[in-house]
This record gives sequence, structure tokens and C-alpha cells, in this order.
Amino acid sequence: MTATISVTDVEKTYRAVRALRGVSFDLQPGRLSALVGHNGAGKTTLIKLMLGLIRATSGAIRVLGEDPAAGEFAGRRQLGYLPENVAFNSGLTGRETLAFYARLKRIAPSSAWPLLDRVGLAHAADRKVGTYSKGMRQRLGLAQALLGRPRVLLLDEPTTGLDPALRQTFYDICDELRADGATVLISSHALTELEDRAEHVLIMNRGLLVAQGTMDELRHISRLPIRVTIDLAPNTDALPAWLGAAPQATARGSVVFARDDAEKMTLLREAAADPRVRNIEIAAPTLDDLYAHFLQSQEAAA
Ligand SMILES: Nc1ncnc2c1ncn2[C@@H]1O[C@H](COP(=O)(O)OP(=O)(O)OP(=O)(O)O)[C@@H](O)[C@H]1O
Repeated sequence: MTATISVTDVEKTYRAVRALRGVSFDLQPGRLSALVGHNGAGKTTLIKLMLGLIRATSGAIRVLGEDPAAGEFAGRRQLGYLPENVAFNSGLTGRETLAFYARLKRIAPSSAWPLLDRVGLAHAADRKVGTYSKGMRQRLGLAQALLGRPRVLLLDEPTTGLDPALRQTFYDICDELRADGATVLISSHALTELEDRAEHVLIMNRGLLVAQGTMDELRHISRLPIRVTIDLAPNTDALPAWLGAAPQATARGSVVFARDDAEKMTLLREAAADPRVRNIEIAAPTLDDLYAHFLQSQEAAA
């Protein structure tokens, strides 16, 4: 598969601040990637570089086969971008705002009207944006980013300020675009929300890309254990031998840690065959766990 976005050994320095240090990765079409990292990790800087809004100090960036900072970047019209803080002219209506952005992208404004419906703004389309709530402005921002069926969608903190219903709509839209072969990159602090949705995760810390891969790959690299909680019948006197030497006792049962899937499956077979077992719960490392792990490892190595 050819990468839609290719970042190679990129450095970005703002005077004394090294915002990005030797960052390299590829983003593939039809995939949703999550860009996560603490405040100041370099996420917005990366997105601005991909948009061609700023230039890298060194290294190379290709978006849809071109350098986005080049004057004649033809791919620009195929990019959708939702900034962290959407700012619109409060004197224009939602419809006029979309029409304005549609003209910038050289597409017919009328093709934007279905988007107003898609983001749940059809009822307020002819009201001034100044009267919109924060969530409504965010919806308009999303509609603006979706103009012209983008091949690459860069979303900076897109679900901040969205109510749960629109959050769901937002991810449904991302799924449609992805199924249509678009490359979607979401920069976010909402790790729990992204963990089942992102096919690819990029973890940044202080300008470095400290880890990247699918959730399974990150779990494998981290070697964080899988937590298995075994709930035994109340009248069980001694702990079953297959639980190992010292299971951790919690209110929910005995917790044991499996180092990998093979060890987990051995435990599950033992547990399933033991009539004293009332319940089994399995918790693989979450994105929160992995994020904390990779950040700590990098800080320790620094
Ligand atoms: N225009 C600028 N001038 C000077 N320093 C900057 C500029 N833009 C960003 N920085 C610095 O570069 C670093 C990375 O900033 P960036 O905005 O990319 O982080 P971020 O990961 O998007 O953070 P957040 O999660 O808070 O949005 C920070 O130390 C920031 O202060």
C-alpha cells in the first residue's frame, strides 16, 4: 500500500524550542490513526507541517505525493482540517460560512448543504454563527473539514465540546470516510474513546515519536501483562494451584497476570475446567496503560 502521508526524520525548531526531533512515520489510506501525547508534545506542529502552514527545519514531508509547503500544492483541495479551536466570522450564518469555505476549495456551495444535515445543523443553518453554542460551532467546523470529500482528514482535538450523540455521529462519519479510502488522523487526549477506533496509534512525548503501531503491536512491544480476574465460589477454602504462587486478592476476586496470549489461554482453560470458578474477567492493557508505559520508558531512558 502506498502511504498517503510520509514524514521522514523531521525536525522543527521554534527558536530555542525543539518541537519535533527526528520524527518519522507513514500514514496509509483507509486507516484511522490516533496521535496522542501530553500538552506541548508536538502534535499540532506535526499537523501544521502536513497542512503546509509551516516548514520543517529539516527532514521531508510528503502529503499525497507532494511537499505541502510548496507554493503549488495541488493536494491542498483534497485535505480536510479541523483546528483545535474553530474560529468563524460570527456575523455569517452557518450556510454562508460553509459557502465561503466551499468557494475556497473551488467546489459548488450547494454541494455543502447535505453536510449541514449530516452534522445535525440543518435547523440552524440560516442563523448567525454568533448565536451558536460551542458544540454547534464544532459541528460547523466538522462540516467545513468534510467539504469536497477529502482524501486526507486532519483533526485536532475534534471531539472536545461535542455531546455524546454527536461524538458518535462524528466517529460514524470517520468510518464512512475510511471505508471510502480516506486517511484520517485524529490528535486527541481522549484515549479511551480512540482505543477501539484507531487502527494505528502514534505516541509523542516532548517532540519525539516514542512508539507507533496497532494496539496489538503496542501491547506486544510493551510486554505489559494481561490482567485476568478469577472469581471463586465463596466456600472455596484453598486457592486452586493453577492460580500460581501469589495471586493478588481484590474485592472482585483473585487477580493473576498473564505475560502473553498463550499464558492467558492456559489460565483460561484451567479456570473453565474448575467448577469453583464463578466468573472470569480479562483486561488487556488499555491505551491509557500503554501511553503511560511508553512515556515512562522514554523519560527513564532520557
Ligand atoms: N509558534 C511557536 N513559537 C514558539 N514555540 C512554539 C510555537 N508553536 C509551538 N511551540 C512550542 O512547540 C512545542 C510543541 O507545541 P505543539 O502545539 O505542537 O504541542 P501539542 O502537542 O499540540 O500540544 P497541546 O496538546 O497542548 O495542543 C511546545 O513546546 C510549544 O510551546
